[in-house]
Amino acid sequence: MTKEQVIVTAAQMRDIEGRIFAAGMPVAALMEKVARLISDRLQAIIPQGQRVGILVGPGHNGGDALVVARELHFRGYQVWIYQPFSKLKELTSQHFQYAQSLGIPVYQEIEELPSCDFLVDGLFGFGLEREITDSIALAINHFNEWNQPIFSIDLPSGLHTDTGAVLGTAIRANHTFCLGLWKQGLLQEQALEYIGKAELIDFDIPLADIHDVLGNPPKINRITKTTALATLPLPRSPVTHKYKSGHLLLICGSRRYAGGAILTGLGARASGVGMLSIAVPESIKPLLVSHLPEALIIDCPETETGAISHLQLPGKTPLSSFTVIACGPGLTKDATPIVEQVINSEVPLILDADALNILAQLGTISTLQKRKTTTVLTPHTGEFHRLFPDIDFKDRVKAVQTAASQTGAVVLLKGARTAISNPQGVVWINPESTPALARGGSGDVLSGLMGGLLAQVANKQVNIEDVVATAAWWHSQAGILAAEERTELGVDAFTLTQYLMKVVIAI
Ligand SMILES: NC(=O)C1=CN([C@@H]2O[C@H](COP(=O)(O)OP(=O)(O)OC[C@H]3O[C@@H](n4cnc5c(N)ncnc54)[C@H](O)[C@@H]3O)[C@@H](O)[C@H]2O)[C@@H](O)CC1
Ligand SMILES: [K+]
Repeated sequence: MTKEQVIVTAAQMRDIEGRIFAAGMPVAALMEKVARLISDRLQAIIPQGQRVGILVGPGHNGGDALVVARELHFRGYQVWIYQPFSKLKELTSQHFQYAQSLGIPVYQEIEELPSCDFLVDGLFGFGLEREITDSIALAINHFNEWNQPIFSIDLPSGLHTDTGAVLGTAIRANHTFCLGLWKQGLLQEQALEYIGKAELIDFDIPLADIHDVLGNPPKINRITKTTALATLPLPRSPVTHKYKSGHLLLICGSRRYAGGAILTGLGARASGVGMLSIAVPESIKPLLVSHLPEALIIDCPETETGAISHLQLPGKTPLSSFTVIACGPGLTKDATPIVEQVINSEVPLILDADALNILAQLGTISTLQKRKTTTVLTPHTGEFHRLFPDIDFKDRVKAVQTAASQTGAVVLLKGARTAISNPQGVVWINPESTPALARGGSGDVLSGLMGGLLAQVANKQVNIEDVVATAAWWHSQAGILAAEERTELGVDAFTLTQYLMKVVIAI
């Protein structure tokens, strides 16, 4: 476990810090250490000599900000302080007094503030529990209207540490220095517009304290490059053969949605899976063959509407000969019997897109409770609502945990911060993505990629949710890389498939 992987609530952070202080670390020494690390980062980002406005709150977030003010003052920046509170915590008050004694200008009214090149926000950290109102709320709105970049200490002031909800109003930061461990609120979609670029400032919290408070491994985790790489099927065994590297069956496509089948196939190709079979309606077989010459394309009889009417595997191949089945992209609802058939099989199964809509019609929970082996569901928000109309969606993490526990499936809820839960409530959150991926077909690519990865590790001792998390990470990293080279407008789903391999090559 790494600290980058850990996600904490305010109460857990307080508990962890409490243990450090109880063990003898002086509070003032820790504040000094943390604020020096922030100052070092600011110095690396902001040109020497610029004008810096420091926003100081009443608690220890304000204390951190005052140490940063002092450091930047001595490092040659032109610093001023905005501190509108009548009562400060003791340590904060001492730093305030010292900053004043150094001649750093202090202001209480926003009308008096001189201009500056950037702002440091130390108004509130994880101690904020109630709505911000009155003059402080007005001040925050005012700073948000300035054009200067804002650097927030720990989290943008005004965000709830656990839910990321805006408490009254909140600073819209360009950059957030999250202190020690990632706060849960920073991984919530509603907070994303306030955080800017987020960075963890590691101040050497002992792992033993983290384990004591969160358990080992912790229940809620952040996907990182390290965690993702740990489940990639690399290096391959020198004596592997194609069937040992997994046999994935994709069931996808229709005359209407032929492209979805191609994209799913290209996602699977990038996974490195040993054998790829793709069952499609017979009329689109030639198209699939031309795009995926390495795959075995299985032509199935089709309905009048061009959906697969029933699975016709060559030579009476049983479904059980496949390591994993991924089913759904482009099927249309007319493929209901096929979805029922794969759900009744004992092969590990990924259900996506139309397969999820069909599952919702069949009755999500009663249908899945019959399954004896792994199922992965990959809904976006709309599909999630159709599958689980009774689950409260306010907290996405809780929603995905509930869905997984009710169905016994691993559930991946797509979004700007994709969340994955296993039935026991172990959660992975994908912390990095790009709006470039908000395009038709990008989910099909994920289904294929995930199927290919699962097929390669299905017989090994791995947790399914770890592999699902790796697929989500790989997919979003490909989107990020493609957007960097081609802008956020340039990442159509086919292009995305071409960037999957580049992510691995770049590692
Ligand atoms: N405990 C420590 O020594 C460390 C704390 N750190 C910093 O300390 C922060 C947490 O410090 P605190 O627990 O003092 O809390 P904060 O500094 O986040 O703020 C709490 C203060 O704000 C007041 N307050 C809360 N809601 C308010 C509202 N709506 N309107 C007006 N005032 C309000 C409270 O009465 C309290 O005085 C962290 O976010 C981090 O920046 C770091 O320096 C690391 C070490
Ligand atoms: K802050």
